[in-house]
Amino acid sequence: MTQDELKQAVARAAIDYVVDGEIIGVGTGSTANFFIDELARIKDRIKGTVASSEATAARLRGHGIPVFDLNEVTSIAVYIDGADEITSGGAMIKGGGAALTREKIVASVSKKFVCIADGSKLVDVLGKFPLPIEVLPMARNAVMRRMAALGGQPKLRTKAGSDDAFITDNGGELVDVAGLQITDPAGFEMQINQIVGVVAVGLFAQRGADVCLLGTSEGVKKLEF
Ligand SMILES: O=C[C@H](O)[C@H](O)[C@H](O)COP(=O)(O)O
Repeated sequence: MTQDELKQAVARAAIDYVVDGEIIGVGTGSTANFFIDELARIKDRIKGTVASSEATAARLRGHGIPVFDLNEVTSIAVYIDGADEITSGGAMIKGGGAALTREKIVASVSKKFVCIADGSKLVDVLGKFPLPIEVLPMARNAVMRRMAALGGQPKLRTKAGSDDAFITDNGGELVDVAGLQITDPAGFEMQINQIVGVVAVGLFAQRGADVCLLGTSEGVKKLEF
């Protein structure tokens, strides 16, 4: 099976976690996009969605699925999203698609987090995938120095084909930190959250996944945490 077929399989399996009549939190990225396309088939069963990015909101609306602002919503039944890396304990690196801050906010108010990922995302130790950190632009270099002091190799994310900084949906910039071996994800998440100028770090450990649907050539495997 191709990686896209594995992503499609987990996106389809995630439909079982959609709660009828409720608001569903929807993530960002290629796997989440497959999920949005599956959700479109059963859109009449849900009240609506909260999106974790402008791109996701546009795709949902394109399918005629209602999108609510988080401030209009008091409760989200389930949040469904991909990951760049996930451990067997449910801690994740996210943000390869630049949506980490809104993803973290939506996940934080959701009753359940279902991660959908192809099998290549399962790792023993987080950090091979460079850790994304959203920063306020004026703090970019200060945060990069702090991350270098913590043993990482930070790099400003730039727009494709340009040296200009990539700008997030929130007006922030992204620092991607390579060379880390994150053996204590929750502790490291707290440590980075303390750095002034950091908006959010793409470590999802304090609020990790509750369930991971992992696409493998032997079928969709369910991990519960
Ligand atoms: O910001 C993006 C998200 O955290 C994505 O969930 C993550 O990058 C995985 O994306 P994909 O499903 O495209 O591999």
